[in-house]
Amino acid sequence: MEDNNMRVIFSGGGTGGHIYPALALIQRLQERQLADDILYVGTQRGLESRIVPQKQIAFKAIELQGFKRSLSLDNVKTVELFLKSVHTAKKMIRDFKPDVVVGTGGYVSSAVLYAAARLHIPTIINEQNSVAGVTNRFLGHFVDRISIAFPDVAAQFPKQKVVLTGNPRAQQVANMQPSDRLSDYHLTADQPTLLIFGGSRGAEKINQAFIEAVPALNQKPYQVLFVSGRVHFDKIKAALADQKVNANISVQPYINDMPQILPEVAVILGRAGATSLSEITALGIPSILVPSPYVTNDHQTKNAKSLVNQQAAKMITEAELNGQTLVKTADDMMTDAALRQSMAANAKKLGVPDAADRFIEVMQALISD
Ligand SMILES: CC(=O)N[C@H]1[C@@H](OP(=O)(O)OP(=O)(O)OC[C@H]2O[C@@H](n3ccc(=O)[nH]c3=O)[C@H](O)[C@@H]2O)O[C@H](CO)[C@@H](O)[C@@H]1O
Repeated sequence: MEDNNMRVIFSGGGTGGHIYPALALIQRLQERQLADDILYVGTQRGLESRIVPQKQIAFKAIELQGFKRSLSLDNVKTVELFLKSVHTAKKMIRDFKPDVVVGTGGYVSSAVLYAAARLHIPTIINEQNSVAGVTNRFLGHFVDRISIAFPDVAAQFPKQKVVLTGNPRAQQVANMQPSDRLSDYHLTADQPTLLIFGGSRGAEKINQAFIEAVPALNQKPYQVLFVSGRVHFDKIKAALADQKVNANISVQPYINDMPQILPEVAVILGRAGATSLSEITALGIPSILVPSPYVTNDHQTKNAKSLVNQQAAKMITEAELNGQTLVKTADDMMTDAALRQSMAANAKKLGVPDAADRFIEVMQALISD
């Protein structure tokens, strides 16, 4: 019998949006018994060094410094470090002997995928966003296939390499059933829940607005699960120390089991990172999006508009966000079940619940080419 099992190196990181799509693919490969051996290559500094080993996945770190927007002589040090990490990555690849190498974005994947391409190993990258990231734009020249989630982004890559798969994380969350996990966060299943989080690292402006909103949120007929981001947690705790926080509000640094929590959530208020949006659309969750203005080419605003234009989400700019606007927008949605239902249905129409299988098909086709 033909051996279909793949040896795969994954690389991606910095932030959760680049890590969870890879973890979703690994889980799906394992469920379908298609994985022989898996290695994840990231950096020590990125969130991946904590999240990946927690999932019992082999993890190796390399040193690398982020690319600047354009390479110039000022960046000689960056180029030197890049070449050094390509050298390290090549050694890892020769040792591991992967059938295919997959990149999910973030600067660490630039060295690993570039090294794999130079060694003539099949390569695929996943671009989660509606505007291509710096790393993926660079890698687009070298890799074999480019998997995308937003059709618009195709124009930024060599046309013949592009395949529309969606974001693999969508499939992982689409298959989740409600499981009453809110009790782990001291909340009940009896009231609708508003989840507030600023992407995988937290967002200061959202945290600030939440602090201002606490006195009003205390009085609401709904619950709030607020996630600050790990680095902001102590500051939030200090800011809340002499404020009353009622039992309908739960304050957390990070949610490790987001796929289990999301089916329990009525509305999300958060950033418009691409992986979060793939989760929102996979499950059909109404959302209030506050795009980060600090990302390449304002791509989160473009991400958000793809939902807003379909009446699947509302958008507040970071400049408009404060305690009052947070409460007002949350109330509008949390107290109107019919509105939530129609936004949920519109969001779900945009979801790609088989994205991981679509991606795996691209991997298999490439290997057997
Ligand atoms: C500042 C920055 O560069 N942001 C980018 C980064 O964001 P970021 O990593 O914040 O991206 P996303 O919103 O796309 O993904 C966050 C992921 O972390 C998970 N999560 C979050 C909080 C938590 O407590 N627990 C948890 O598991 C979410 O469920 C989601 O899976 O990558 C995205 C995907 O390329 C980009 O669109 C964003 O613009």
